[in-house]
Amino acid sequence: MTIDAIVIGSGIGGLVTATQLAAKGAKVLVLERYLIPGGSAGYFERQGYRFDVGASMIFGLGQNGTTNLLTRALAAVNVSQEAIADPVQIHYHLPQGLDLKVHRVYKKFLQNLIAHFPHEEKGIRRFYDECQKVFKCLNSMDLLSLEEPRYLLRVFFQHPLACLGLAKYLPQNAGDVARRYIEDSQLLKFIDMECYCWSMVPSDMTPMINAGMVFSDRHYGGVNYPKGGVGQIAQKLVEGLEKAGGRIQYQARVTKILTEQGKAVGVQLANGKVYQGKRIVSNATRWDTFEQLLPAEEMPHNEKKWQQNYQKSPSFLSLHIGVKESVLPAGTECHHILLEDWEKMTAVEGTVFVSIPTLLDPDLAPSGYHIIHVFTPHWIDDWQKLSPSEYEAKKEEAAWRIIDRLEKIFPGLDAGLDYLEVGTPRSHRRFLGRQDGTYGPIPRRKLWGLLNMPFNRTAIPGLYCVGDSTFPGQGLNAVAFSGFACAHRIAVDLGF
Ligand SMILES: NC(=O)c1ccc[n+]([C@@H]2O[C@H](COP(=O)([O-])OP(=O)(O)OC[C@H]3O[C@@H](n4cnc5c(N)ncnc54)[C@H](O)[C@@H]3O)[C@@H](O)[C@H]2O)c1
Ligand SMILES: CC(C)=CCC/C(C)=C/C=C/C(C)=C/C=C/C(C)=C/C=C/C=C(C)/C=C/C=C(C)/C=C/C=C(\C)CCC=C(C)C
Repeated sequence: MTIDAIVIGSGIGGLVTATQLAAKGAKVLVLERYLIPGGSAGYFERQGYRFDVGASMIFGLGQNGTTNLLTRALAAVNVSQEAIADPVQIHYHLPQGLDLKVHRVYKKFLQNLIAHFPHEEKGIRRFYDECQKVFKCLNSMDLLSLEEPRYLLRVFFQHPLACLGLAKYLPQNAGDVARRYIEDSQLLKFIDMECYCWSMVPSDMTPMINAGMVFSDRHYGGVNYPKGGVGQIAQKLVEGLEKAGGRIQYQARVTKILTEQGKAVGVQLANGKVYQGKRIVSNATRWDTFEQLLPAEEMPHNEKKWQQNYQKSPSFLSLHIGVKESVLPAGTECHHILLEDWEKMTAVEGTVFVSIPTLLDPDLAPSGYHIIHVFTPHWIDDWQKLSPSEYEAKKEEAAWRIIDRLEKIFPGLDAGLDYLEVGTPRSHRRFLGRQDGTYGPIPRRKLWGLLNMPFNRTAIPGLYCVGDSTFPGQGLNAVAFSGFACAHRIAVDLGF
């Protein structure tokens, strides 16, 4: 059988590409190095708990509009996923008593924020309303490959104003828009945090298109938790892929992308096995793709340039905790962000992210217990060159520092602990196959919004990239977009 497309990696980016192509009748093979699909959106089970490995705040599972890309990707291969609506996106616990909930209902969120900054009411409304404008443009059109001129022409004729709106926002960053309307320095810091907690950079480096998506979709499609855990999304996509005639192989680590006369024609696995395909798609990060799977010394010029603009974000220290339900005060929300000092927002162990999925889906833990998933930025360099005992001791110390801080929100956490497993940047590197365990690319300095983010084609004919090192960057819904776009471009290239 001739394979039309080989997809390296079954992260959500890779799986959306694969399912979209299979749904169009292409012969697709997905090669995944790990035991299960999902990558950062995977899961693992211990002592009756089902933990999400990374992604936990899920956009794109809504029912309406065109930006619900996870729902759409599942539907395209005749599968679906029950989603549980989260009434509050984040409960922020920030310096200077800035305690605030981002309610799913837009009006309630604005009321909460304006109550803290009444003097900035007008600026707050103008900034977030402008984010809604970006979203309305996106949410009115089919989202496909911006590298396909006929699609661009079609959407432009169908939605000229929306396209011009998006073209205007593509080079902008959220912080510049916020500063047009808002002066209060604490409020601007809050907006930095609103961006940092998903883009890993402050607002002046966060693309406005992405901010428009996140700050609006949370009030439109909403944040929804997949029943059965985040890992279900990938499991369902694989089910749909196989129903549509596609194949996936696990424990199939690609070590080389094979080229002939400069064109990508196949891949080689760690066990020596070779597969040939008409098109090769890499869902590995750009660093892994162009430094490991292809010879680093032959890196195309535009990839070197990309690396001058973008660097690897830090990885995370993650705590997967099981606790007695008595630890959680009544009315506790699912997602929390904790920071005690604005100066430390982007520092190692500065911001602490918390997700308690069992508040929405109790079946993920034994009865009477909850899961608390905690993560905070850490660099791999701090975890290298340690003996096994030094590594264990360092993990333990770091975990208890974080648990101590969390006692402020969840008094009795320490006493109520039932299970604790600590992941480090090394665990992220090992289990997700991401160089240095990075969460994804971040700008090295202020760039022009999304203008420098590459689409799916690469300088190597026949090779495409998908996932968070392609336009529009990190986030499950963002990589789902990248998957739709990649599959669209390949389908056109192959004449499907
Ligand atoms: N919403 C949240 O709370 C949250 C939290 C963390 C991460 N995320 C998002 O999840 C996104 C990740 O999606 P993605 O699709 O870009 O990638 P991914 O890293 O999730 O998936 C890549 C997959 O490729 C596999 N792989 C890598 N190298 C391979 C090789 N050589 N051979 C075979 N398989 C290989 C990995 O095992 C993994 O399954 C990130 O962008 C991140 O933003 C979201
Ligand atoms: C023709 C002309 C003239 C023009 C053209 C223009 C156009 C058409 C354009 C277009 C564009 C587009 C389509 C775009 C798109 C975009 C998109 C889709 C985007 C998306 C995005 C998304 C995102 C960003 C998301 C994200 C999310 C995330 C990352 C999340 C995360 C989270 C986390 C980390 C969690 C934390 C927290 C806690 C736990 C608390």
